[in-house]
Amino acid sequence: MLPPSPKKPPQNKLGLSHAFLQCADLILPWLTPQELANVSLTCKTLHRAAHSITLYRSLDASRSFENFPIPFHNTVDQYPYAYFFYTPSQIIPSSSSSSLNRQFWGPNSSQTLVLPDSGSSYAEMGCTLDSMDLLGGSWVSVMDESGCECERCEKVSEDNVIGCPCMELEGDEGMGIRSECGPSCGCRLECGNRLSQRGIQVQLKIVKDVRKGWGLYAAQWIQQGQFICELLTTKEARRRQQIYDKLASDDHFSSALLVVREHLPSGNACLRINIDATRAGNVARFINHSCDGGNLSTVLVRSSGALLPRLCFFASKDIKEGEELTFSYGEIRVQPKGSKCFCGSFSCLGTLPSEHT
Ligand SMILES: C[S@@+](CC[C@H](N)C(=O)[O-])C[C@H]1O[C@@H](n2cnc3c(N)ncnc32)[C@H](O)[C@@H]1O
Repeated sequence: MLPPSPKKPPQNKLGLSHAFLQCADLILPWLTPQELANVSLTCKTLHRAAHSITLYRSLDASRSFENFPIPFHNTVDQYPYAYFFYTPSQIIPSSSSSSLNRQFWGPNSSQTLVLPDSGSSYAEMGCTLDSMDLLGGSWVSVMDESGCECERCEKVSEDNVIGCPCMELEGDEGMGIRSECGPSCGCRLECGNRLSQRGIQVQLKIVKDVRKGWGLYAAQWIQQGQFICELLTTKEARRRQQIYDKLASDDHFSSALLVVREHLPSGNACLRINIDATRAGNVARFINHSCDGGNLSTVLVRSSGALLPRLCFFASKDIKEGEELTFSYGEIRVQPKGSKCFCGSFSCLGTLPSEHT
């Protein structure tokens, strides 16, 4: 009698396709739109999986990093979302980091993707703040462990906001800088003086316009003074510009680093504000320019214990649901070769401000 043959791994179609989907689960969320498109041409199963990832991405630009999903709406062309490296809060690269790596962009493990037409489903790896660590551990958060020395924040204002003694201290307002409490503040994140550190608190959406490209819109009524989002610092933008200058020799690469200058009341100095829309950022990268100043104001916020100040957007007036969020990129000196402005405001000068205007 022959000895029993060793157990074979399951060879049926169902088992193979399950393993196949598990592999797709792990790999597809890391792919760029172009790579996803290539993969989707290979077979029906991968076509459905890639389509599902594309749908998922168009539903939340923030990759689940923010408090609310920030969906894309595009009726203009065939690109359902903008692909970029999402940073939920300001990060600075350590000296060892020289480039931005891939970022996971798919559903997290608690969500299950239903593959269109197939009826089958699959769950994926989580997209959490740990994604930052997966980039090789070369990114550091701007906040350090020290902070203000408040022990307790128990002052409650008329509108029930928990106050902090720090709010009564004089900030650097004269310098155009607002001071906020830091991580060691006794009233933690609920502190009334940490408005810009709780992430985005208003519902937003990103809508494509045929002439201006993507733009950031209010998806709810926003009260004047509410925090919207934050930008990058000059140091980080300059470092990136150097990388982009090197890459510019490649015909297929174009950067979108925007520098905004804000003149301080003294008239002797100006603040330089940067939006790097090229590869990384948060939703601030979608804010378009308006010659009339728009409905957002920029404020440099210094949090106690933070290494660098952060550039934050606040609503400069009440904003209706569905209104585009805009601000002025800076002073415009009309140049014949300047990019055309399509802000549509009565005071439009026809040209976008730029580093050279
Ligand atoms: C910070 S990005 C804003 C998001 C951009 N629209 C996109 O699709 O990614 C700045 C770029 O948006 C475009 N833009 C912003 N405001 C504009 C305006 N008022 N008119 C025309 N283009 C504008 C310009 O191409 C500019 O370089």
